[in-house]
Formats: sequence, structure tokens, C-alpha cells
Amino acid sequence: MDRIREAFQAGHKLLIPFVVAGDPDYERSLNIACAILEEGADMLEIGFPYSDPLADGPVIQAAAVRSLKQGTRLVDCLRLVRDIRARSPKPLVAFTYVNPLIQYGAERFFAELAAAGGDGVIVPDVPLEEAAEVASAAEAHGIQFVPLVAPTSGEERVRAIVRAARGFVYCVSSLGVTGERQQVSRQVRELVDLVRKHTHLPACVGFGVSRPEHVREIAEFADGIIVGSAYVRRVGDAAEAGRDPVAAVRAFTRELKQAAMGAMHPG
Ligand SMILES: O=P(O)(O)OC[C@@H](O)[C@@H](O)c1c[nH]c2ccccc12
Repeated sequence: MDRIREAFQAGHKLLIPFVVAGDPDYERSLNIACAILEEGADMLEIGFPYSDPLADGPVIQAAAVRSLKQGTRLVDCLRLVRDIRARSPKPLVAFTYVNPLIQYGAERFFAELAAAGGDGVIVPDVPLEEAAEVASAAEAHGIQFVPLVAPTSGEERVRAIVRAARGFVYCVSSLGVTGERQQVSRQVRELVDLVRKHTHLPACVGFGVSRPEHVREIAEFADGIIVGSAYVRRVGDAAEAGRDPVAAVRAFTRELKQAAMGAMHPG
């Protein structure tokens, strides 16, 4: 079955949170992931922590440090996918930087991700020249490659990038690193329109999305909304304060899910 395609055919805009595997520890990250999916998230991006997360802002960098301090390795992230799959039928997208993927071996990585019940992969720093190779290694195991396009990607580059796309296209709303922003740049609407000129695949938007009003705004024109740092901060804050991070992400998910559904045109 194609869980990603089915999710987009549900007829509503998708809420796609991102959390870091093993943050603040393995058990709690499993419970966090399952709680987010139980509360209505349509898909989950699972960050495989890495020591040099160049595209990440301080919130997600801190989460990677917390997880790596727990001794999280790539095999644990794959096990987490398996454990989440045992509790949820929803699409799971692994998020890894290119180095750990290459070190582990792309073939082996995608075979094990597929065996664990994973559906897609995002590799933010894979060079365009290697994207097609990574995408076909993934596809050989039924894993769908999700490329990123940025506001600076001109039409030619968007056309080349979306050629390797399978599950959906990730439209990055603004330049710089991940992190909550006051406003989500309206520029991203043009980027979504440009992507739609070159592929029929769904176009999702991420970077900076942190409030229900951001979700409502983006749900007006994109097929899905990705929220990372706003979740990861709640997990870190709760863990630091000795509170249960699961409660924090449950409430937040209900809020964002309502906003994503709110964009539906009644009738
Ligand atoms: O954290 P934000 O601003 O909500 O953005 C989503 C982001 O966390 C997630 O998709 C992601 C985490 N690390 C990344 C690195 C590059 C691109 C995307 C990502």
C-alpha cells in the first residue's frame, strides 16, 4: 500500500509534525510520536539525530544533542520506526542528513527502513547531482524520496529537483535554518505555485510554522504543513521542567489539527 498517497487523498490538508528520535529518551520519544499521531497528525517526520545538523536551528540542534547523549544510533532510529509502525498505520518519513546515510550504506538503510514500515525519506543536504541516485536506491525498496525546494530555487532548479520527487515536495518557506518564526513568508505561496507547474505531486510547506494561524494560512494553498521546532521545543521544555512531554504535544497537535481542518471550504 502507498500510505503517503492515501494520506493526501483523504480530502483535507495534512498536518505533518517533526520530532527527533530518542528525544528526550527512546521510550518517551516513542510515546511522543504515537501521541502526536493519535491526536490527529496525518503523517510524521522522524529526525535521525546527527552531530553536525547544519540546516537546523538551536532548538533542533539541542534535541539532537539530548538524543545523542542518550546513545541514540541509527539502528535505534530504525527500531523506533518499527515500534511506531506497530502502533500506527499512518505514513512515517525518515529524516536524515546525507553523511549518516552514506556511512550506514544507502541500500542497507532503505532496506531496513522499508522492513521497519517506513514510507518516505528526506535528506536535506543531499546534493542535487546525487539526489536521483538516492531516490532510486530508496525507490528500489518502496521508500519515497521527498526533495526540498527553497525560495531561491529558480524554475530550472525546481524542475530538476521535482523530477526526483516521489511522495511529495517539501517547499521551504524561508532561507536560513529551521526554527519558529513570527510570520511565515508569503513568498512560499509563489514557490508552491512554481512546484505545481512542474509536478502533480502534493506540495507541503515547512520552516518557521509554529502557530495555528500559520497553519490556517498555509492550508489555504498547500497540501500539507510541516511543523518541527515548535514541537521539539515543547518536548525539550517539558523534559527540562520534569513535566510529561506527551501531554504538551497532545494539546498542541489538537490545536494545529483544528487549524489545518479549518481551511476546508465548508460544503
Ligand atoms: O523546525 P521548523 O522551522 O518547524 O521546520 C521544520 C523542520 O523542523 C523539519 O522539517 C526539519 C528538521 N530539520 C531540517 C533540516 C532541513 C530542512 C527541514 C528540517
